[in-house]
Amino acid sequence: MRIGIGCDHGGYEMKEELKKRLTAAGHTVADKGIYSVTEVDYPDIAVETARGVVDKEYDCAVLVCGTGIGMSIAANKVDGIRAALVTDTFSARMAKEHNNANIITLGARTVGIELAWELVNAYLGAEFLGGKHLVRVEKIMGLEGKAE
Ligand SMILES: O=C(CO)[C@H](O)[C@H](O)COP(=O)(O)O
Repeated sequence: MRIGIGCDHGGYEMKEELKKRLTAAGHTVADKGIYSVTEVDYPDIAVETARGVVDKEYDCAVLVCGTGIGMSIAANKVDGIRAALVTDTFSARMAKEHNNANIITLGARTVGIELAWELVNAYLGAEFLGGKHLVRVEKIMGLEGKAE
């Protein structure tokens, strides 16, 4: 798969390790930064990485910050994005099967690298189930651009 990846300083080390593992597993990884442990504002990376999904530069993306929360909140501001913060493998699978999430976000300060790797694989190995879930996802997408 073509996978985008991005992080802030809180997620840098995890992003680097995930990139290594994803590449070794045969995926094509587009690294949207950051490229050192320089302090940055996570919304900048979230939006840049999310745009790559919307523009079909890659199929989906993984974002890593300290908790995964800020990356999720910011990425979900981009029309066309369904970003899910995942901390357990069931939710990681459901994020794809039920919600057709096109980004997962991870917290490098809340989960270890081995769990993070399992979460990524649970998500990547899942398929969107469509049907009634498609109706619901379409309702979510119908909310885009509408305040209140
Ligand atoms: O988790 C995050 C956002 O949800 C960030 O990684 C975190 O807020 C960064 O904090 P600091 O600049 O104090 O290292």
